[in-house]
Amino acid sequence: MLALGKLLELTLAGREPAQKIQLTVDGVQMRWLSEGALEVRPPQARDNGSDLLLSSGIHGNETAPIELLDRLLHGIARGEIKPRARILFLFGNPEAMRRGERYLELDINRLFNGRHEKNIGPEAMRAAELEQLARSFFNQPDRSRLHYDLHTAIRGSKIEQFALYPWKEGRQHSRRELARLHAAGMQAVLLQNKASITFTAFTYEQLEAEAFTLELGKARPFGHNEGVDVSRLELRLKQIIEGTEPETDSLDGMQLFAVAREVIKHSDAFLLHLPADVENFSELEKGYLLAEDVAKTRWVIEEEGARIIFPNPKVKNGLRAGILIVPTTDAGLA
Ligand SMILES: O=C(O)CCC(=O)N[C@@H](CCC(=O)O)C(=O)O
Ligand SMILES: [Zn+2]
Repeated sequence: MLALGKLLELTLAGREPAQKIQLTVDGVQMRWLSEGALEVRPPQARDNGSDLLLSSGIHGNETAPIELLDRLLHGIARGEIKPRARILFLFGNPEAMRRGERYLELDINRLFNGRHEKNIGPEAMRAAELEQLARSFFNQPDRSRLHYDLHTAIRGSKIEQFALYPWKEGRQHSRRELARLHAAGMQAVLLQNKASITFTAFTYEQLEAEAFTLELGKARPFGHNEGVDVSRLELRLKQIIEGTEPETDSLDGMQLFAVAREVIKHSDAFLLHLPADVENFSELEKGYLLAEDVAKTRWVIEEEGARIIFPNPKVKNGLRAGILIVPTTDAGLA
């Protein structure tokens, strides 16, 4: 296999490849751009005008998505997967991946859309670099732009695989993209309703990509991901890469949710009244006291059908400690 197909090995070893550009047996160019960053270009005659950004390892301990991208890259480097799309592979936080930790000092996925400028340290610099890599990749006009940022969650989930769809004023969420995700195994989508500071919010809001954070199961160490079934997503990604994706428009059985409220932790006095092992998408009764914080702030459930995702009282002050969501319909989709 071509050395550049081993991007994960190079990244975990903290090594630069001797040769930065390599060609596969069938003329696909692989170009190493920076640590954990590799561009794949099909031969011009085969290029179908699609630009696909695949990222994982934004959180260093979320290994199933890292292993999935590693398999796709191996397939391309061996000539078994024959791309018609241009692809940018990114491993988001190499040092956190090496240490098997979510992050070192700051959560990179809270440093996009300019937030890195207000912070210092390795993660702020990496977020700036990731923005630059994505911006240069998506700089070609008249091509389709798609970004999947792959994650696994800290806790178990009543809905195992789901997507989060960013929001931008004046832009409608796409039914076609949701159908594509449904075919890729996503059982639910959370439609955001305000601007955000995540990687996909950046590519969606600033680079006009269709962009999704995909949650694929529970985070486990490298080599322990047999419980995370990414087979449907993996097949779909191969089809998108090879331009052989079957058309689909079915959303049957896919659950849609909207954000009711983000629970923001304001101080060290923040208390979250949920068991430590509560699962994502757990339902919360009206009247339930979810959280308390400084100055007698109380989070009481008022919404019908409310559920919680990503509850985490350990986040830094000022960041989201959970999202309260409610069921919604497909009425607003374009
Ligand atoms: O399990 C958790 O609490 C977090 C899992 C995770 O990393 N989720 C992403 C979602 C990003 C988004 O809102 O699009 C994150 O929190 O960064
Ligand atoms: Zn994550």
